[in-house]
Amino acid sequence: MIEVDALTKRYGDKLAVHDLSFTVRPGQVTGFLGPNGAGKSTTMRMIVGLDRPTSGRATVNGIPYAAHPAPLRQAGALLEAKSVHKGRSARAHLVALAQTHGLPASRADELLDLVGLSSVAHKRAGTFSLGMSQRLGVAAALVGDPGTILLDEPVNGLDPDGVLWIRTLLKDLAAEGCTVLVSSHLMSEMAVTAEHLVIIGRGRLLADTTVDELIARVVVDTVVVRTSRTPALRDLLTGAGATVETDEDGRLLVGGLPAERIGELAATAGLPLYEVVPQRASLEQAYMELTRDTVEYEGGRS
Ligand SMILES: Nc1ncnc2c1ncn2[C@@H]1O[C@H](COP(=O)(O)OP(=O)(O)OP(=O)(O)O)[C@@H](O)[C@H]1O
Repeated sequence: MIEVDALTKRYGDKLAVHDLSFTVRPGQVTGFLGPNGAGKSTTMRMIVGLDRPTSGRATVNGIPYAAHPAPLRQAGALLEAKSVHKGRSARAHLVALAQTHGLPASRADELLDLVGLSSVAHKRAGTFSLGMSQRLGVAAALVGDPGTILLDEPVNGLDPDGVLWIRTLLKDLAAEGCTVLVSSHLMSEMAVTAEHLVIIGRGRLLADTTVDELIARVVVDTVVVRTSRTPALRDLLTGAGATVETDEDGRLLVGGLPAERIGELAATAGLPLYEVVPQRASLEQAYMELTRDTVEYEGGRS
């Protein structure tokens, strides 16, 4: 479990994270979303003690990460895939990490197998592609078999197979009861990976919600209706106070009346309905709407 409580980080004049509070619970993947520069990496660094908060605090399983006697057993993090010692082999890197926690070298081999790097175990990490480095970073995060993992933009640089692999791994870890916090600036990726979402913009909390709740929050009040009696239905619904437009296929786009009311009115008037479909905003639209005023950099949404 990760608890972030009134966390604030200032770099000179720049308020990177402002009074941020949220809890990341075990058993599900929590997506940490926000436009570029929103403060995701800064928050994650503070959670694992790599950056000191200006105020507020972050804890892992109740106490600050660095205060745990064996922190890698509590939480593992992939924050910067290329931060590995370039001259070391993948295996040597993992063995060294394992040894800091009294774990045998065989742990490194297990992890290389898990992340699909066994065949390049003895290659120098400096020669790895970004995708391979991401896999090595995931292995490093899992060294201590921690109950909590944090991954900062783990799909960056991964090919489609790698993206699917990461997604499956995160879901499996969550299903085993792990607390999983994964950052991304892409809602489309989080929509298929995460159940819970913490969304920030300019260092501030914008939403702490489930994927389903976020969609429900931004339901667009339009219903698509198809009938054989288009003019009659249009008049009926307009008379009931709805706004009605017709699309190129002759379907009515009805605003201001719920689908149930449209059905009742049509039934009372004896008008047949072939289609009554409430239009919902996509998760991507919901996210864009939520973060619209907080996008810091031009083109920063990618
Ligand atoms: N060491 C630092 N010194 C000064 N400013 C910093 C430092 N680290 C981050 N910032 C600033 O703090 C803000 C938040 O940055 P951060 O990297 O946490 O955002 P992010 O949400 O992870 O963005 P991205 O998706 O681009 O990685 C940005 O405006 C950034 O420029």
